[in-house]
Amino acid sequence: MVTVRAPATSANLGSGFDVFGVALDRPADIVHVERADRTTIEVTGVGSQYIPTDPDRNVVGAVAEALDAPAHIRIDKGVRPSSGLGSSAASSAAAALALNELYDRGHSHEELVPIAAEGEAVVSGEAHADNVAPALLGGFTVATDEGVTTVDADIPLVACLPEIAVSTRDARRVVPSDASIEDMVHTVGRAATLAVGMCRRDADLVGAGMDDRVVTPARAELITGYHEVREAALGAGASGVTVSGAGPSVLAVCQAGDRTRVAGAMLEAFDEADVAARAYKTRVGRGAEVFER
Ligand SMILES: Nc1ncnc2c1ncn2[C@@H]1O[C@H](COP(=O)(O)OP(=O)(O)O)[C@@H](O)[C@H]1O
Ligand SMILES: N[C@@H](CCOP(=O)(O)O)C(=O)O
Repeated sequence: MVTVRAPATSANLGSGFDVFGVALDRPADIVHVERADRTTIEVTGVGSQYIPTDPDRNVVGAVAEALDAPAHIRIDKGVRPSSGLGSSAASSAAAALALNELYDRGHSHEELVPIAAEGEAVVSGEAHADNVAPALLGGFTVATDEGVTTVDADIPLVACLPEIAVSTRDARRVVPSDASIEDMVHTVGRAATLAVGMCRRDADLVGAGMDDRVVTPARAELITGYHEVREAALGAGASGVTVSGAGPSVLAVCQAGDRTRVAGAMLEAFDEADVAARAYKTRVGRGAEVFER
């Protein structure tokens, strides 16, 4: 048996739609795999009642197929599905690494990124790699059709998860199909600022670089209380706030010492909007790891 832990991730970071992502140091999924003649799946943990065990509908089934590695796959969910925290990607990345070990396929973590992305296609219709790349490689990742670039960033974060579900597939439908040249220039400038901030480990630059005028405004409308939560986090000292992935989680960047205050302000603002929520005080963390073989 092989056991792997793969972390939650936050994709887009506002200005980097379908390109930027970060691994979070918590929460995480744990996946156990054992060789079998055909793939079977068992799911326990947070939100497991909403996750199919049919290999054609669970992301790990597509990963097992891509690696030609049939197995009994047991997923212990720590990342709630439809959270905007890369729940499906955590399972896909963990399964890819675990099955690679189990069958001695010899792929590097980088080579496993497009394989794990096959899982994302099952749930969102597209094999976008911006969650599976950081889930496998850790740090801040830039995923393009040329491959993945990583930065070993260390940035404090708060991820606030409201008790509402937004499916990635639905949230991709509201993405505008075009943008003005002004909005494009603005977004490119912010994305570049964010990338420099990650390289310098500068939370203020990263926060300033998250501002996006194209995708985030459309998605914010799917999240009850988003604008109030954003204002509350900024008022409590966050340097930037955006929708995490496709939502509904809201991600704030701040200094390490401000995380408790920022998390409290975000929870209070969701509460005032009559939305129950939980907050993860976290930071950019490591990628998937084998911890039992
Ligand atoms: N192993 C899995 N882990 C999480 N969700 C899964 C898994 N396999 C299939 N799904 C389905 O994927 C959807 C959640 O994925 P997605 O909308 O991308 O959420 P998230 O933003 O948390 O990644 C749900 O419909 C869930 O049933
Ligand atoms: N780039 C994707 C990221 C989806 O992230 P998730 O955590 O919501 O699955 C998108 O924005 O659609």
